[in-house]
Amino acid sequence: MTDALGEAGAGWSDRRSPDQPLPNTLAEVRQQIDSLDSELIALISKRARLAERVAEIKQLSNEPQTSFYRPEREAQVLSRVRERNPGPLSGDTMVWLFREIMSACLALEQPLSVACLGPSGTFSEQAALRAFGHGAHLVLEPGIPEVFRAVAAGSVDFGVVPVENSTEGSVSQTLDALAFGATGGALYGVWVPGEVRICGELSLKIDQQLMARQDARDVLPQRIVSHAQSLAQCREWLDVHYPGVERIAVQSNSEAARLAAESPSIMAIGPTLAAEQHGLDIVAANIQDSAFNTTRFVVIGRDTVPPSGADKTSLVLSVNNMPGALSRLLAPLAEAGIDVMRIESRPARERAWEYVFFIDFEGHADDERIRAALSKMQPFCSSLRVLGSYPRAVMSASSPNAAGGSTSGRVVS
Ligand SMILES: O=C(O)C(=O)C[C@]1(C(=O)O)C=C[C@@H](O)C=C1
Repeated sequence: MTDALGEAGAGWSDRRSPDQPLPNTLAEVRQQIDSLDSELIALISKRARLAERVAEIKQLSNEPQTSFYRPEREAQVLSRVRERNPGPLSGDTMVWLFREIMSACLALEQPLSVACLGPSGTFSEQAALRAFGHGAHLVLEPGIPEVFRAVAAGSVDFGVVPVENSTEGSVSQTLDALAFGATGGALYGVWVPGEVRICGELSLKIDQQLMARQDARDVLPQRIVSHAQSLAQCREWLDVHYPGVERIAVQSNSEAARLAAESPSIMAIGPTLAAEQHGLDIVAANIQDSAFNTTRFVVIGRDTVPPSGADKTSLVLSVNNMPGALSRLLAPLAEAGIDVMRIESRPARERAWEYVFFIDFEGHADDERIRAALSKMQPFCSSLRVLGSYPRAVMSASSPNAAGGSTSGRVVS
């Protein structure tokens, strides 16, 4: 044990050089796997003890530290894992394994609670598990405004909300919550008490499955139910394969699966996980109109995140009502060579035909060149708020799924 703790890693290349012949018999291979597993167990335990030590040091430190979760450090660890991965496992798989190891280590330091759109079986739940791993405790909320409320009120540590989809565009409830709800106020009938910040992002490849009860095969479908976004992402496919069948938008994909489980005349659209959870068959797999259908989620919290070295900053602003204001506003970013990744507008709500703009660009708000650009932008804005600076996504959209595989459901046709 002491040997493995002290030496594993150090003597690795001597003991198992790539030239060393691989064992020939199954028994020999399994013996080597057993011995490696013992080393891995010892190493992971050693890492977990170090994470416990990190917690002790953080507790003793005088720095204001409200959370043990450090997104900037996690991004650095995961980027390094991807860079150093020699194969044959893919970079995505290796990153996912380390995501879970870090999640378990963090749970030893401080178990996190994370809110997302429920009930269980939504893409948001998958995104939350991918962002935080299975060490986090998920709190499943009935809607996006409720996720913001839970974070702002401090009843959970973080939230994960969808912000845009590659087929259907922005998720307006999230943008409105970031722009208006975050400063305190009523949002879609839900009181959001204070400010939240963006502290992370991730993308999830969205594969939509058409699902129904096993006995639905002999029944003519009367309704297809799903979340409005999912119905929209499958619009063309449904027009071709189920023209004339009524489509009904419901609160979530898991609610849709629950309804389909109640009646053979109802089909639902949603993730494989929802089919598995409700005992439904997958009637047609991956029916989304775009093969690249991807949703970007943001992690919301209450604290700012220090620079990780590969960051992104999100702003929300309204432009002074003067000719050419928007292009003059963007000029300081272009002049400083700052890559603008996204500009999105939403109606300002207070007055007709006035807008707020969401701007994402590379870099951290603590960087000197970003500070300088922001102060040059300020005079063209009637309001400007940094929603957050946070590490750019390390995991790719189609990396292994944290909650259920995308193809593990029972496909019947
Ligand atoms: O480095 C830290 O601050 C840690 O708490 C350790 C660790 C890790 O397991 O690597 C765990 C949780 C944090 O979110 C980041 C990293």
